[in-house]
Amino acid sequence: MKLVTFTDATGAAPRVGVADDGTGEVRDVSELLPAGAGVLEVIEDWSTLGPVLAERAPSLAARPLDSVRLLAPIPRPRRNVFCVGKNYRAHVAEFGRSGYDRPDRSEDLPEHPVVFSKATTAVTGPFDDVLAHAGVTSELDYEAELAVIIGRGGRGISREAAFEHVWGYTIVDDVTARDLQRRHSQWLLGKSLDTHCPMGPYAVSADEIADVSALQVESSVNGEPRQSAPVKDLIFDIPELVATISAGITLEPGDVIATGTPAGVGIGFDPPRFLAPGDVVEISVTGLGRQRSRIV
Ligand SMILES: NC(=O)N[C@@H](O)C(=O)O
Repeated sequence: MKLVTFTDATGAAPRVGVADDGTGEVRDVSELLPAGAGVLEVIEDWSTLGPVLAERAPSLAARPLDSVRLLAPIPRPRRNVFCVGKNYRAHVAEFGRSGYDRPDRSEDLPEHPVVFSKATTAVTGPFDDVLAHAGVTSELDYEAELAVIIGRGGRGISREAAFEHVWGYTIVDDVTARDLQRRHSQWLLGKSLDTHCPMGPYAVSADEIADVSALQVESSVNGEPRQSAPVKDLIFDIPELVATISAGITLEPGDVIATGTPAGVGIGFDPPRFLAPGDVVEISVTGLGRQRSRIV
């Protein structure tokens, strides 16, 4: 099932929808949910609400997806956004060559997952504008990523049990201010400027994805292809990431784990190709839809 959080032109309170990629339609299912429930509450109570939505949503009125404004499926600031750096071999190499991470230009693979987080205030919708933040950064970059959405929370989750805790998947653009990332050592500031976490369009339940490792993560800038890699190229796979993060941190339903970005980001070019106002970044992951952000 593809869940969305949307609002309409009136700017009314966000609604929960079930989207159909094929027909390009969305059904407002809020009336089937407890009052005030959002996608997060649906995920929290999926064993009850999932079957209700599956049975009753198809009989509700449909409207075109492009007639509504899609917000991030789990709008801010509800849950953690964990991220993983340097998790595709070719990206580790381009990152190392650029010298952004370490002045010695090391291309060594990480021995353990490089986990950081984005401030939840950075989360924005999948078609919202991304702010260039002129005066704060002059080195804006894009990072297409598959993101995992946690369903059942927990601490000390084993690799073997990891997928039992995964509710589903979405897309995250881990937008990065490279100069801040470099200058401040810790990545939080460089990764967390307002609007620098476009998420969605859909929260897709895991039962829709036959083999997550086969999904292809892709990005383009102004129509020019930049990134393309299968999820099976991850250095640390999803079970490893869930086990590592949850070893001492309680994961909660709705927490998002962005799994890392493939090669082809702006700093991978020589000279780097940073984003500028007017640029349009498109990101897709097989089966999870496509997001489109304009830099302003
Ligand atoms: N998310 C992710 O892959 N991050 C990095 O490795 C990076 O900042 O380039």
